[in-house]
Amino acid sequence: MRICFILNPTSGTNRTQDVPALLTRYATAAGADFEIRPTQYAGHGEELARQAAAEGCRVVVAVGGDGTVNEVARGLLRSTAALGIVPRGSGNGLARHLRLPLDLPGAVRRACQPTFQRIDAGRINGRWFFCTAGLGFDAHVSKKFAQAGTRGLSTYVKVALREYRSYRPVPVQVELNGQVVETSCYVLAFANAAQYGNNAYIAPRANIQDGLLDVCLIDALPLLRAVRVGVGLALGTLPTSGGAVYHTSHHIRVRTRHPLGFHVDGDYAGDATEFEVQLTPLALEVAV
Ligand SMILES: Nc1ncnc2c1ncn2[C@@H]1O[C@H](COP(=O)(O)OP(=O)(O)OP(=O)(O)O)[C@@H](O)[C@H]1O
Repeated sequence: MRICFILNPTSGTNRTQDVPALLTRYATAAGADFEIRPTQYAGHGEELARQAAAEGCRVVVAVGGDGTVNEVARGLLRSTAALGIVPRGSGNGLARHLRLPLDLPGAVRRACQPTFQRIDAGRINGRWFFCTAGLGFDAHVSKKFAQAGTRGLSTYVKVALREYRSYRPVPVQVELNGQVVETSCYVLAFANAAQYGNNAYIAPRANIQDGLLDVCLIDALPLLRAVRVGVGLALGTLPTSGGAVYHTSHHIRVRTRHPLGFHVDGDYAGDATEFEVQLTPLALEVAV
């Protein structure tokens, strides 16, 4: 079984680690037949993953954060290779959802001696996501975070608190399961996995193999409710907190009058006034 590690050298906060040397050490100890291919630019992971799968690698491992996982996973759709993850981001939502080891030696060992299962994959306006996508405040924060210059959880929290003061919900029309709902959107999240990352559980009941997205709507976020939502995210109790409303569906359309930002697995993906969100059941094989 050949394994290819696709390493994003820019991910992670610990830049002093010699990651290729460590990958080599742990993969050799696990008796793996492997290679390491570093990405050279954003988007390169998808190309490298597609190539590795075409060359017969059985497991293609994303070594990075959720952005790298998204790229590599996209390259593996409709292939015979499974996605492995050696998490090195700040959130690591998919790795956490799949209960993969978060430490480098443990994650490499697991990628080299995996079991296999399939998971669902979502698309928003044609962009694939595997963990979560969404509109509103979380997308707005991803945009500002990308412009912040530094990364990591503390920058994310600082940006979120700063933006909270000025962000206002927008009217949206949401169509799902044959119903049309006119509402406000502070956050509208489409969850394939249960969490955003960092154990922030936006949809704790989400099942990644059930052919459905958990749709979480927060229509407004005044201060007291923000506290309830924050506690609910951390404890996995958001559905019973009174701060959010949930639906499940495999096809959702959203319309707004004014352009609204959206994110794909935590990365800001642009603004739009119409959104089509779809789920493809069991589209991706994962090594867990
Ligand atoms: N060689 C590269 N040079 C510049 N950017 C890259 C390179 N390889 C990948 N990228 C981009 O870097 C972005 C961020 O990577 P990733 O999410 O893996 O790490 P992170 O930002 O440290 O993690 P997190 O998002 O969890 O904080 C990805 O969206 C990816 O497109």
